[in-house]
Amino acid sequence: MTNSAVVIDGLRVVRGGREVLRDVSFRVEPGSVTGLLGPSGCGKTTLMRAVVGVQVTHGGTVTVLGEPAGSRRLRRRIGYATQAPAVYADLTVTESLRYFASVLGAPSRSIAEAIEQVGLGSHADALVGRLSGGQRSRASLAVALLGKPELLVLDEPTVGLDPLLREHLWNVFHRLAADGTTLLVSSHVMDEAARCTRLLLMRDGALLADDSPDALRAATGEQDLERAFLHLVKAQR
Ligand SMILES: Nc1ncnc2c1ncn2[C@@H]1O[C@H](COP(=O)(O)OP(=O)(O)OP(=O)(O)O)[C@@H](O)[C@H]1O
Repeated sequence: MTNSAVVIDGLRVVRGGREVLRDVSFRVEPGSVTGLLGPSGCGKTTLMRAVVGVQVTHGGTVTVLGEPAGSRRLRRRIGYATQAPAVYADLTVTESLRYFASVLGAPSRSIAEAIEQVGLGSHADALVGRLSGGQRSRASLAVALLGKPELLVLDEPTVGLDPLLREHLWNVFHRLAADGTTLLVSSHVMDEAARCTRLLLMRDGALLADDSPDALRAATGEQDLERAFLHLVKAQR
């Protein structure tokens, strides 16, 4: 069975002379919202970069939508939002999205839709350079949503946002998943873990757990997922 959206087997990555991903293996099922959680520096961004195909790897395999990660054929099938906003300061939100839509070959109707999805409808004609940090990262998230990619890889998309906006974005993520999109979303905020269908808990470059929130609660006897994570860390020691 290889119809998983992402299959990672024995992945190893060395950065700056240090092994930052150590024998990582997991699958991501289509139409799921998989949360990648763990402390700062544990390797979440590196793992996402490997899925998107922009990370040099040193062992193992990464297969995405049935193709080797980084394959040209995957370019339009994956949306990737990094932590650093990727939109131009001297364009408006709509102009930025129009530019990326033409690069990606995404239909122009997807521009307004992506702007609404990230809650920037009232700022569609504002210059990106005059947006707040959170608004700018939402504009960047809108770029990743253009053209309805089959897989969305989102690196801390809700960081710095207020609770209402976070709620809105998580609802958008679940609506996309219900329509068949696969989402891999990183966060280091444990209260977001409960919103995922599946959790990959990472520590020091390795996977500590790969389970649903309920299964993690049952396995650790902890209702609170932050405590469940701590339980797993202590059990590992
Ligand atoms: N460009 C780089 N060169 C060398 N080492 C790097 C580079 N980028 C990251 N690292 C190292 O790789 C490890 C994993 O970093 P990564 O950015 O994947 O962590 P993260 O879990 O995404 O952290 P955060 O939550 O703070 O974004 C860290 O030890 C980091 O110092």
